[in-house]
Formats: sequence, C-alpha cells, structure tokens
Amino acid sequence: IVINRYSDDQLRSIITKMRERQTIYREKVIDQYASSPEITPPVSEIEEEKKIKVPFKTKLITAYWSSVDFVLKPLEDRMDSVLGHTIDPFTDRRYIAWLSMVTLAFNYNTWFVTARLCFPYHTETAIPYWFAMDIVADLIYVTDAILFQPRKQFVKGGDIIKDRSMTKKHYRDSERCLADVVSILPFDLLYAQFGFKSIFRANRILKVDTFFEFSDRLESIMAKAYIWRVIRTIGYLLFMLHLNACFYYVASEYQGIGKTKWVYSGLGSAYLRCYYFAVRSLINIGGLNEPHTVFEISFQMTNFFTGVFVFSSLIGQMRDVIGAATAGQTYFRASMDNTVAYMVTNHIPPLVQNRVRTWYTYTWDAQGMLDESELLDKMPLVMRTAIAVDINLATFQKIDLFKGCDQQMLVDMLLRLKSIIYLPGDFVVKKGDIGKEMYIIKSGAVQVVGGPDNSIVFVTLKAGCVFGEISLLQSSKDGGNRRTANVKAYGFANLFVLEKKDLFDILVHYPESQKVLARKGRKLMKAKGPAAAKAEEDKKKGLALFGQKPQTPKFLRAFGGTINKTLIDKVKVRHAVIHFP
Ligand SMILES: Nc1nc2c(ncn2[C@@H]2O[C@@H]3COP(=O)(O)O[C@H]3[C@H]2O)c(=O)[nH]1
Repeated sequence: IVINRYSDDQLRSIITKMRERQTIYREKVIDQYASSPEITPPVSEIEEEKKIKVPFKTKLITAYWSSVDFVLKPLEDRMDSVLGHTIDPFTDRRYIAWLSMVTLAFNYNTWFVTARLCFPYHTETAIPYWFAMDIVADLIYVTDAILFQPRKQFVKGGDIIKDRSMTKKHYRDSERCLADVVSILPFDLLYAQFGFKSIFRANRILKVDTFFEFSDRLESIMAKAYIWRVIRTIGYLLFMLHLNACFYYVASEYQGIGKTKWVYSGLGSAYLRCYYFAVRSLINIGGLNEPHTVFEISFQMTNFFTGVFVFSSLIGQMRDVIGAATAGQTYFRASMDNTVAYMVTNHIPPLVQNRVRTWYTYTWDAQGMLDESELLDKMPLVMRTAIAVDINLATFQKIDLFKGCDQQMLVDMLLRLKSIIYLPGDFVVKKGDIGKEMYIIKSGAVQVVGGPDNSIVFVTLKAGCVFGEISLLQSSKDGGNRRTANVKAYGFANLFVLEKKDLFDILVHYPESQKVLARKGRKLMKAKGPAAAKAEEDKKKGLALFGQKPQTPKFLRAFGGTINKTLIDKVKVRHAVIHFP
C-alpha cells in the first residue's frame, strides 16, 4: 500500500543506497586497501563467487605456509626486538649490511660451485672444509628468507605497507620468494647416493636477485657510486674469465691432460694456469699454443668470438660508467674551452681572458659545477626546499635585516637565490647604478669603498652579511633606488644574489614582513644613505677632524663676505696641513 508516492520513493532510494554501502564496506573488510567506491565499481556476484572457490593449489600453499609459520613464529617474534617489526629496505643500513653478507654467500656459491664442479678440488682433506663453508652459506640464505625478506616494507598504491602480515604475504606471493625457496632446496642430500658433488648446489645461484638488490642499495648510499659500478663490471669480467678457465680445464680433461700442446699440461696450479689461458685467449692477447684437433680449434674459435663480443661490450660498459662519472668535468672543460676559443676569435685582451679562465677554475674548484641551480631545478619543490633550508636557513636567520620577518618568507627567498662568484677586485656594485639585486655573502669578503680611486675602505663585510639592500628597498622616486656606495670583492667572493623582482614577488604574500623590511630600509637609508655616506667619506678623508664648519662670527660678517671667506679659507688650509687645536 502506497500512502505517499514521494516518501515511498525516497525510502526505497535510501534502502538501495544502504545496500550499496553495505557491499562496499564488506569489500573493504576483505581487502582493507581496496580503492574508494568512487573508483571501484561494486563487486559483481560472479567475481564474489570466484573468490569463494579456492583452487586446490592455493589451499596447498596456504597450508604449507601455515605450517611454516607455526614452526617459525617463536623465532620471528624473538627477532622483532632486534630487527624491528618490519624493515625499510631503502634506508635501513643494517639491512644493507645484511645484504652484503648474503651477497658474499651468493658469490661463494657462484664461484666455488663452478670451480669445484670442474677442478679436482673435492679431496679427502678438503671435503670437511667445503662442507662447513657450504653450511655457513646455507644458513645465511635461510636466515635471509625467514627473517629478512618477509619483513621488507613495500609500496602499494603509493602507501608504504608496514604491516607485518602484509609484508610477509607480499614476499610469499613474489617470484623472489619462489627463487629463494628453490635456491635453498637441499639437493645436497643426494650426496648420500651420488657422492660429494657441487652440482647439487647449483640451485644456490638462483639467489642472484639479492646480489642485484645489494648492488642497487649500495649505489644509492654511496657518495661516489661509480666506484662500485666499476668494481662490479670488473667482477663480471673476472667471472667470465673464471668460467672460461673452468671450461678450459674440462676441455683439457676431455682431451687428456698434457696429451697435446694446447691442453693444460698438468703442471703447477691447475686453476692459475687455466685462468692464465683464459686471460690470454678471451682478451685476444694471443701467444698461446696452436690448437690442432677439431675440438681444440672449435673451442679456441668460440673463445675468440666470446672475447670479441662479450669482452668488448663489458669494456664498453666500463667506459660508459667512467664517462658518466666524469661527465661534469667534461662539461666544465668543454664550456671553458669554448669560451676561450670565443675570446681568442674576438681578440679579447689577454688580461680579461685570464680573468675569465680564473673564474672558471675557481668556480669549478669551489662548487664542483658551473651552475648549481641547473641541478636543483630538476628536483621537485619539496626537495629543493629541504636542501635550501638545510644549507642556508641558519645563516639567513642570523641576518639582522631579516629579523622579525616571517620564517616562511625566508624559505621562499632561499629558493630564489642564485649563487655567483666574483674574482678579487671585481666591483659587485657601483655607486649610482640602479639597484636591481641584493647580495648575501656565502664565503669570502667584500669591501665598501669610496673616495678618490676608491682607496678608502669604509667597511669589510664577511660571510653571512648582506649588502646592496639599501637601493633595493627604496622606491625609484628621487633616485632612491641608486646604489649608495661601491662594493668590491676582496679575494674570491662567493655570493648569493636575490633579485629585486623575486623579493617583491615574495613580499606580496607577506605584508607584515614587507612593513618590517620597509621600516628597516628607511632606517638604513638614514644611517648609510647618500648623506651619511658623504659624512663618512669626509671623515675618512680627515676633514671630519674639524667637525662641522663653524658659523661665521657676527663681527667678522660685518667686515663683508669677501674678507670673511678669505679668512675662513686660510684657516681651512692651515687645518689641512697641521693639526690645529
Ligand atoms: N652607503 C653605505 N653602504 C654600505 C655601508 N656598509 C655597507 N653598505 C652596503 O653597500 C651597498 C651599496 O649598494 P646599496 O646602496 O644598494 O646598499 C649598500 C649597503 O648594503 C655604509 O657604511 N654605507
């Protein structure tokens, strides 16, 4: 019975919405990371049915992991206090240290499994040692698979998953886990049937992913990552030679050791001699005994081809790594060479050329690059801010001019700074010029100079001081925006430049700071502006010794302006020559 059509419709729509919402919440309960309802359509019935039907294989795997958990849970819980609930694989140094251990174990397996397979290294006396070392390597593998890998945090849909059950599940579902499990399968048990043979340990090589992970992490934390890259490439080269030495020994055994001139003679250290053969043969050095049999010729030819293709590409890779590491230096050299060539073509005076060269060399030595901003521009704002704040905020907070200004304004300013280097004696600011930027001294010093030939030094400003702010903070009315003094670099001066346009762009957003700076600007103008600067100049020249010009006495004035003037001029001359009391 419908009493009111409208209210009936409303109620029905509410019920439908409630049902939909219930479905979504149910879905969220099953998977807490499911996307929001606006994006994900409600789960259809068929999909839900699919979820319910768990295949036998999945059931088996779940049962397997449950039993593993049952056995390992006490150990895992105990290790929580040492390793933490989960591990951040990107920043946790302990994890990187652990990866180095696993890499060591992996390398032990990779190099020795092959060597032991080909060379007669399984002697009665050596077997116990091999056995002991194998066990140590296996323990490292197992520890990694049980305690470290399942703890590794991962990123899902932008979220860092730190929940242990999730990290464990993520690892267990990954191919890495499959490789890890296969790599620790104890085929060694077959020793009982077939004897002590390293072939049963060949599956240990499947843990190669850990080696690559270690390599990536190491690169990301090293200041000079190219050093590791070169070492790694050399490692690949040595391993190729090692494999070749192994093949050569097997080939020699196949032909009969010492049977022909080409094969290994059986004298001295087998490994060393075979490695020596591999080096000469793969690097195409030559000077080897000529192969005679078809087998020997084929082997040798394959070696030469491998040497040409594989070795040349590895050596090329090494050149790339070193090239990338010195790219900055190459760019600097090219820039300097081009500038010098340009100056020579345009007959620039040698003095200027020398200054330009000095600037290039000093800039490179001081900051390791020509333009820092080029590098920072590529970064997201938040990173640039972090770097700028870290390097310069403390210095900025100490600057008197900015005291009382908004902190955020200072941060905004830091982001607009440009670094620039002046050579000794360079004029940074010239009196009377329009002030379009202000400077903060990063390192070195500048001098405010004046008088004839700029020989009077009013003040020397050091690292952390600001200059060029007076004209910047004045309006262009009445020439207030003109530089009030000359400022010269004393030694090499590394400065930050803040352009007027940038400063005013920032100040628009900080009216309070704008007022503070305007007030300080007026004060500075009074204290150091043209009038004050003139007085200071006079003082430095020595004229200020006599203080203010005294008023002409009344009775002298009575004698007339001319006498008065002559008298005073005479007095001035005497003052200038002798120290008049
Ligand atoms: N006129 C003057 N300028 C000074 C003095 N000490 C430092 N300076 C700086 O020298 C700068 C010259 O250019 P600005 O006038 O823009 O700003 C000036 C000040 O920042 C001083 O005693 N007098």
